[in-house]
Amino acid sequence: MNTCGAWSESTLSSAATLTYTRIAFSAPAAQADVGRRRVCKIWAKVRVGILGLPNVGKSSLFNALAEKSLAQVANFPFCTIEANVAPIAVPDLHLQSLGGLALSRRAVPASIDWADVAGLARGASRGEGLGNRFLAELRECQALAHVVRAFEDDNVVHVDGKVDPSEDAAAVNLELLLADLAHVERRLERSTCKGEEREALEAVAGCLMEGKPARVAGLSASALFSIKSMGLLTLKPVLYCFNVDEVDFAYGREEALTRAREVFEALDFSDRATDRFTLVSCKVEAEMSAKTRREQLDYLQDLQLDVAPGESLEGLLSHNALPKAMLSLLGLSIAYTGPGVPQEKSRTTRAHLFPAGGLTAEGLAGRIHGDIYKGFLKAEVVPAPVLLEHPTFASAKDAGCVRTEGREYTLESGEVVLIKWK
Ligand SMILES: Nc1ncnc2c1ncn2[C@@H]1O[C@H](COP(=O)(O)OP(=O)(O)OP(=O)(O)O)[C@@H](O)[C@H]1O
Ligand SMILES: [Mg+2]
Repeated sequence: MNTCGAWSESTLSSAATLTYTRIAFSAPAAQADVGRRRVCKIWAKVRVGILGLPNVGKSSLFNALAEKSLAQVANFPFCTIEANVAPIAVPDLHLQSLGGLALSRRAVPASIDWADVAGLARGASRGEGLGNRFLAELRECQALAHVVRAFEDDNVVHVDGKVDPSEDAAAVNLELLLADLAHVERRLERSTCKGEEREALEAVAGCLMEGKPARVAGLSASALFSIKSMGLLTLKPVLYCFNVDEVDFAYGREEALTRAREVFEALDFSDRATDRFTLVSCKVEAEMSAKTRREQLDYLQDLQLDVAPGESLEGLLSHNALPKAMLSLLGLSIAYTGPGVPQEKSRTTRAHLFPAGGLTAEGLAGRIHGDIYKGFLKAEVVPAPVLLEHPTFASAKDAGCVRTEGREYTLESGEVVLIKWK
């Protein structure tokens, strides 16, 4: 019997392909399809697109997420033309402690890819600005972070010469809606579009023509799957990031949040039920980036940030707050592998992202390696906070805190999993 909870990065990606192939070809047709869907769904890398009007702070936000200057920031519209993409770690309460308990050499956090694209001008669907060709970048994303300018600064150019968060956000939403409508109509004209796909697209077209995003059409899981490859933009949940100045981000926070909520709740071409909003201040984050750690803490202190109970100054910064907000928006959870695996077999503790209620023990095995998926015997499962009350995985097991589960066990958020296989 082997035990496995972690694998190296290169093995991991090839393992996913391996599992995909095996499921697709070894099972009967109907089962193969279900298996393929499941593996695609759980394996797909999570990607978020940052969009908004030109010159509103998209690249500044991208740099704040990366905590370094990866994208060019400048005070003129259409500074960004080619997309910037970077993986950003999801902040994790337990990972470092679990790595310490397992004596791992590496503790690898879960990550989300963020893509900063060119600004979307009003009338982009008619070819204004850079047009909307670059929207293809966003079609591959699972969610959107929509940056809305909510700061006043006469020195920073606004494409319309005035700051109006409500109008700005609605203008971008309208462009997304028009881009989807054109995409759907083109597809419906084709004779190859039939059955469930046609029905789903007709429902979406009806929705779009009423000025509503496709995500309110209430499509079933299989209808959504039939149009998945189109990457419709208005199907993606949106996190509105109101980019405010230092005052609104810090001691004027309560009022700024109230204003943001009002805009969010009255927003055109949006869906309040699936979407969320938050405050960011790219100005604060840009100030921080030029400082030493000590100076950063002093600066945050000077801002007299109005933090709610349970919040911390640092927790409000984009690299902490936004990945967490995305997890909640997309309904993603984290599970861990590594602890319990003999050190000579694995030296990595790893966090894995998965859709809440959407990953089985065998699914996790498949992510690690095809052989582990095939030879799966059982999974030993323990919640991370419970495991961390013990000095080792073995002692947690001796204390009766580790459960044994089978292939079909559905993982819960924060669980540490040790897979036994032959
Ligand atoms: N909260 C803020 N307060 C004041 N200035 C800001 C704020 N956020 C961003 N800026 C400034 O706005 C300008 C545009 O920023 P940035 O280049 O990040 O925008 P962008 O949306 O990526 O633009 P583009 O669409 O041209 O790529 C920069 O000068 C930046 O310093
Ligand atoms: Mg930019």
